[in-house]
Formats: sequence, structure tokens, C-alpha cells
Amino acid sequence: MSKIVLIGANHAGIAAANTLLDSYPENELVIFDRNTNLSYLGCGTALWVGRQINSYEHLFYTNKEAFEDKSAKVHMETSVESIDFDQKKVVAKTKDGVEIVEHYDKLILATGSVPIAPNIIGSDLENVQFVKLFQDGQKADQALADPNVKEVAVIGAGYIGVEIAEAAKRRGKNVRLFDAADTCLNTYYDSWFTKDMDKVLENNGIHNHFGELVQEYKGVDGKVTTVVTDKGEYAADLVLMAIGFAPNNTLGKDKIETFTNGAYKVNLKQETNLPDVYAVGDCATIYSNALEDTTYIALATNAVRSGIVAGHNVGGTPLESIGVQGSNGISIFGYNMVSTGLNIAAAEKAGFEVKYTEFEDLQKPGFMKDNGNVKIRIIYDAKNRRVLGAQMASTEDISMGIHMFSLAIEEKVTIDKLKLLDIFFLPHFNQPYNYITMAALSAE
Ligand SMILES: Cc1cc2nc3c(=O)[nH]c(=O)nc-3n(C[C@H](O)[C@H](O)[C@H](O)COP(=O)(O)OP(=O)(O)OC[C@H]3O[C@@H](n4cnc5c(N)ncnc54)[C@H](O)[C@@H]3O)c2cc1C
Ligand SMILES: NC(=O)c1ccc[n+]([C@@H]2O[C@H](COP(=O)([O-])OP(=O)(O)OC[C@H]3O[C@@H](n4cnc5c(N)ncnc54)[C@H](O)[C@@H]3O)[C@@H](O)[C@H]2O)c1
Repeated sequence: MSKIVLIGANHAGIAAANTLLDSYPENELVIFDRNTNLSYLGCGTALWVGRQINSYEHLFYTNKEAFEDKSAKVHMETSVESIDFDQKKVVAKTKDGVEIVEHYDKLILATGSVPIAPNIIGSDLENVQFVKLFQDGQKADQALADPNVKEVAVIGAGYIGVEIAEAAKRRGKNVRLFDAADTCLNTYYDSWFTKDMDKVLENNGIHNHFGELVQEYKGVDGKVTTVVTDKGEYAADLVLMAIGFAPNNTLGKDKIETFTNGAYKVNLKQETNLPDVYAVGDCATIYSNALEDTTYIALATNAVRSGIVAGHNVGGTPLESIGVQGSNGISIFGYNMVSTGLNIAAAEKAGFEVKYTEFEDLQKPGFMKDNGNVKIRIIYDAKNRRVLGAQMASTEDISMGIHMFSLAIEEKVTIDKLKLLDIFFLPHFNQPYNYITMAALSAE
């Protein structure tokens, strides 16, 4: 029997805890989390704040009691302040200032990520906030309910920014979306796709300010009123900041080996360089099959999988992660985009000699009603023809197709293997000369 201490009870920590409690109940598990809630699905923030779903109630999928029922000791609203890795001891403080000391045989760090705080004057003004925690969602929701809040500025047109800009627009606000890059979602998609999403945003009334750098927030009586950029000044009653996540590495950064961005470096078993210390989710690195190297990708899906892997290793069953492709998707005003692996910029940055093939067509035969256009691009290594990435976009639900490319990247499939791949045909779903086949066939 081992005593296991787990720090952080959100998606990664929960997956690790459930794996341990369900498969290795003989161990003792102590869980710490500094928040009031656990298991909040951030992916639902924009849906709820934008009133595409009525409330936040179902955005939590478990609670403290569920872990206590399985005999875990759970300390909520208790922040771990320090770890003595030599003495195998963690020191935590409850919200009332009471110190708790726990020794461990094995430690799992699941402390997640923190939003990157841009260095902008006036960031401490009222109604300037991040969009990460449930509490952030509540604050944004309340601000949007205020009829005096008419102008909303969103900083960062990545996944959170684009989603929350849509939400604010759905709440009837005048929305400006700022990004340093010259298009939205630039880290996930090539401009052939992002330019379409830029148009979708504009057509739905969002003002895109791309290639524009925010420099200052000005306010009156402590409350934000204005966003100042290198190109102009704009009224803003609410500023929502989303320029990415950084790993929350405060507890271990001095002792544990870290990646370039500070994430705890882990191997395929989620082990850090310190014996009996594991790291999972957004605070840790991950192995990318596209890069064939270690990288950092903050996604709930990765968090859950890494938590399961760590849970088994800590429990005593050796298990290696199979790596990830960073598969992701977004749906904005009915326009869907999905991607996996590397886009062209990321592949070139990683040193690949890149080729790509693309195709655009109706999803279904022309005689079918309710039919939409589909765009697909497949990126491959010019030298060994290995698939490195894929992107697809449509008003249709094309989401499931990207999983095939995820597996293709994982299994190092070449573009040529996809040319005559057996893909079924039924008019309700696709065309006999479907877009995946057509893109692959036309690869140079
Ligand atoms: C608005 C939004 C939308 C998103 N949408 C998606 C999506 O659609 N798909 C997707 O795959 N991903 C999405 N993500 C990303 C996803 O939420 C994160 O990748 C995921 O939450 C990572 O889980 P985690 O458990 O590693 O870290 P976190 O969720 O950051 O959790 C870390 C936990 O550790 C606790 N903690 C930290 N330090 C301490 C300490 N010292 N003591 C005690 N407790 C501590 C925190 O309180 C927290 O509960 C979204 C994120 C946001 C914010
Ligand atoms: N649908 C999904 O899968 C989903 C949804 C939300 C969040 N997430 C994940 O959560 C994490 C955080 O999301 P996010 O949207 O904060 O990050 P992100 O990395 O998706 O986007 C950050 C954006 O901010 C921009 N940026 C960076 N510095 C800037 C600056 N100084 N000024 C202006 N713009 C700047 C970047 O160009 C980028 O477009 C990501 O890993 C994301 O994948 C995923």
C-alpha cells in the first residue's frame, strides 16, 4: 500500500484520482485543490455565457463527495504552498490559514495552467479579466448582464478569444476582437482556413482588429473605459483577455526539470526527473507524434489521458502514453473547423520540408438538400511523405473525419496510403469521390 498525494483536482487530477481509486483502491489518496469547485468544463463557458445553453449547472461532472465516497481524503479551498521533495512532504494552507502537512510515497502534480497575463498598463482596472475559471465565467456573465456594458474588447483571437467574442456578441454587445497576428486562430490553422473564420466573425458583427497590439487600458473611477492600441483608441466597458496559458509550475520549478515554457518535463509514463514524482495535464509536457518530440499542448483531452496514464503507473501497472496529435476543433456561428497535427507554419518552424494537398467540394452529392461546402488540407513531409497535419472546415459536421488523420499521424501513415483508402459512400454523408480521397489523390 502506498500513500499518494495529488495536487490539483481538475481534469488531469480527476482522471488520475479516478484511475487510482477505481483500479488500485488499496492505496491511500489525499487530494488538494485551492479552488471552491472541481471538474468545471471551461469548454462550456462560451456556450453558457452566450446563452447557447441555459445555465452552468451541468458543466461540472463530479464533486468532492464522489471522491470521499471512494475513500479519498479531499482538501478543497486548500492551497499547497511548498513541497519538500527530499523529505517527501507537502505543506498546504486552508482558506482559514490552517496549515496541513502530508507525507507521500508518490506525488502527482496536476496544478494545470494559468492564463498568460499580458504586460498592459491598466490590467488591474475593474471589468478587465481572464476567462479560465468558473468564477471568471460568472464575472463575465454578470458584466454582460449589465445594460451599461455595451462595448466588449476581447484580447487574443485564439480558441478562448474567438469563442467568448461570439458569446458576447450573442448577448447583444458591440464586440472588438484583437490579436497580434493578422488573422484569428493562427496557431491552429493556415490562412486558407482562418481567413474564412475572420469573415464569419465579421459577417456576424464582430469587429476584427488583427495585427493590432493592445498597449494600455484606460479607466474612470477604477473601471475600464478605453482600450489603447498601436493603431487607435476604442471604448470598452469589459475587457476579456485570452492570450494563451502558461504551465503552473510554481511548486516544482526549482527542483524539477522543465521545458522551454516552464512545463514539467515528463516521460511517456508521466514521470518527472524526480523519483516518485509525476506530472499530468497542463502543468506538464506531452509527446507529439507529429513532431516526434516533446512539446506543450494545453487541452482537456490531453489532461484526461495523461491523468489515466499516471494513475496506472502510480498504481503499479506500467503504462506508456502513445503520444498525441493536438487534435482540436471549434464551432463559431455554425462554422466548424477541426485540425490535428501541425499546420504549415508549425511544420516549417520545426524544420520539416513541407508539402500539402487540398480540396474543396460539397460534402454530399449535389442532389442532396442541406448540403455545405467542405475544405480540406493535408500537410505532409516532402522527404518521407509522412502525414504531419490536417485541417478541415465546413458548415457541415465534418468533425469525425479528423480522428482518422489523428490516427494516421500517430501511425506514421504516408499521404500515398490515403489515396485509395476504403472510405464508404452514402449520399446522406458524403460523395463517392469524397474530399479526403480527392485531396490525397491530387498530392504531388
Ligand atoms: C474557456 C476555456 C475553454 C476551453 N475549451 C476546451 C475545449 O473545448 N477542449 C479542450 O480540450 N480543452 C479546452 N480548454 C482547456 C482545458 O480546460 C485545459 O487544458 C484543462 O483544464 C487542463 O486541465 P488540468 O487539470 O491539467 O489543469 P487545470 O484545469 O488548470 O486545473 C488545475 C487545478 O489545480 C489546482 N491547483 C493549482 N495549484 C494548486 C496548489 N498550489 N494547491 C492546490 N491546488 C492547486 C487548481 O485550483 C485547479 O483546480 C479550455 C479552457 C478554457 C479556460
Ligand atoms: N475548442 C478548444 O479546443 C479550446 C477552447 C478554448 C481553449 N482551448 C485551449 O486552452 C488554451 C488557452 O486558450 P487561449 O485562447 O488562451 O490560447 P490560444 O493559444 O488558443 O490563443 C492565444 C492567442 O493570443 C494571441 N496573442 C498572444 N500574445 C498576444 C498579445 N500580446 N496580444 C494580442 N494577442 C496575443 C495569439 O496570436 C493567439 O491567437 C489553449 O491551449 C487552447 O487550445 C481549447
